[in-house]
Amino acid sequence: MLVIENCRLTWSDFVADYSLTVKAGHLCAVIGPSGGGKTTLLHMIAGFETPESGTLTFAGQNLLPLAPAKRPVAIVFQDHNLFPHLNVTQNVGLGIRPSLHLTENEKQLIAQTLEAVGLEGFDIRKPGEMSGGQRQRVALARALVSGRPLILLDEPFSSLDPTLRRDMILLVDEMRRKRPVTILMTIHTPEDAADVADQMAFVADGKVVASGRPTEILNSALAPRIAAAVSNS
Ligand SMILES: Nc1ncnc2c1ncn2[C@@H]1O[C@H](COP(=O)(O)OP(=O)(O)OP(=O)(O)O)[C@@H](O)[C@H]1O
Repeated sequence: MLVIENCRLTWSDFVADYSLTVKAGHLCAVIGPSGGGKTTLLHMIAGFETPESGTLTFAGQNLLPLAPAKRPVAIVFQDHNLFPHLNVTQNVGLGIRPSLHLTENEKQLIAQTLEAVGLEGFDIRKPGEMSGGQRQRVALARALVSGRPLILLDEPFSSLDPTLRRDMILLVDEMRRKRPVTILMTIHTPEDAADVADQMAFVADGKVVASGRPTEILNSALAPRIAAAVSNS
């Protein structure tokens, strides 16, 4: 279980104070207005931002003293952070070993994961030779092979057209049913993930304003604020 309690971050014009609980194995969709603090929340969990106060634990472990690389967390960004000079196998391999000295077992795991995300046969392609959706599959494969149990997806599919975006979210849903991962995924349109997410968190003004089952959140008094956030994004 991921437990965030009163984690506070202050910048000159922005004060965040996050509290959120996500059960192990659950997929939590994070939605809210632009500038409301969704990315900052994910960055704090990943260790790129350090709260001034509060507690942050995953599976009972205090994450706050841990550097990003030591946290049980894999993060996928919108711009997917692939290295253009490395091929697909190497880009995915970075999720296991930054040195890329991969064992036979690790190479096999990479091949299996590429197959699982629909990229069989793409192993020696470079990112520049692939479509946006295929590149996002590579980034997702890298997060999955890392074996880290908490995966953060920061609008990873927002540059894709709605059909492809939906396909990718369904792929995430399929993947998480095969391995025990907890996922937080920022989204801009609730329809993308309302049916696959176990939980939806509405983040605005640096706070988790509400969190619950997607249908509860979407049918709550927050509905107009969610609609406004979607139309302005
Ligand atoms: N390193 C930083 N220093 C100062 N302010 C920051 C920093 N990072 C983010 N902010 C501010 O924090 C607020 C929240 O930003 P954040 O990127 O988390 O919002 P968001 O909900 O992810 O927005 P969007 O949907 O547009 O990506 C914004 O006002 C932003 O300008």
